[in-house]
Amino acid sequence: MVQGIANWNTEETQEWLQQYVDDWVTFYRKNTDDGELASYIPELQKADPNALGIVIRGNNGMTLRSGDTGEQFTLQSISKAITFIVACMERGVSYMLNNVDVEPTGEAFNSIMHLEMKQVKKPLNPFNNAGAITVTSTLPGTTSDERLEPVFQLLENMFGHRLKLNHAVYESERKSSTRNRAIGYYLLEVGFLESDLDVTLETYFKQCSIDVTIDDLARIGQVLANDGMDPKNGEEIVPRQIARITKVLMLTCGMYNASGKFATYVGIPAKSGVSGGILAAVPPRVRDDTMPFIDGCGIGVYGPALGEEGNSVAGIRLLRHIATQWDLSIF
Ligand SMILES: NC(=O)CC[C@H](N)C(=O)O
Repeated sequence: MVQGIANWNTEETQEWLQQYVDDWVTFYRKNTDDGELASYIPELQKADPNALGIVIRGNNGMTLRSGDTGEQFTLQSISKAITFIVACMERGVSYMLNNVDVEPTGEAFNSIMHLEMKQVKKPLNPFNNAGAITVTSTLPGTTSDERLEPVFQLLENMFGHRLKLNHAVYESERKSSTRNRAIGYYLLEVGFLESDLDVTLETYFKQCSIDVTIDDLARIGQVLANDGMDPKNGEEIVPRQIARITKVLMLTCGMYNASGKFATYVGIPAKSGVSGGILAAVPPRVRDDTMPFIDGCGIGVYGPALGEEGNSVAGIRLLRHIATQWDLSIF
């Protein structure tokens, strides 16, 4: 278990760090005007485009919360990290890596073109839609609810409460799913899917429609930052090897075709979703103990106004600022 640096964890320091984060959230909230809500899933248009919030949950026990922290939003692509973890736990790491590669595509998350143009032997990574739908097809179970049960269970192990499906978003996504169906049919044709296409897609739309808060995301980030262990009691929630591979994928593929830029300017493993959430895992650092959160932390960000690549525009700028100020980069 990681030990906290005692003098970073005082009430005084917390107040002081809180003040900084509050100022930064106020500043970067203006940047929400530079982005737009996702429109291809109509229900996501109901979000407040100017919302911005962050939760930072330190392994030393300190939590900072600022901005719109109470909003519920759906996991969307962040669910791809969770289902990948669950599939690795259920089917084994080597089995999963035989079915899906670990290479960035450099293309949009819902790109279909590389599958045919590059004549790939398996989807390039589990975090674009083609790879994620393939991963979902490996989850054991007959119905979509059976397949999602271990996903809900893992999340419940992390939070101590069960998350719920957002039925309105699920219906909205299901009805507007032409691209994902096209990807699904292609995967079916080339033999990448392990189970029935309709059940696989239904499971995929449901995993994307699980409601979360940024407190939840910060908690997932914290567990991943701590190599899969609960920092409070050292209990294993996700096996270390799976937590590590997931962080690698977050860094190389987690922010879609902006992953290289995010690694360069922020330098933290992160996974975003089109509802505006970002899950980030900051592993413990060994170099400079004058910086906050040196023992690692999980971060959850919400800002539904998206930039061109489908990531929260203000969320990325806020994370970049915090990572620079507090030297959070893993490099
Ligand atoms: N980038 C995302 O968050 C994409 C998830 C969304 N449900 C989709 O499949 O299109």
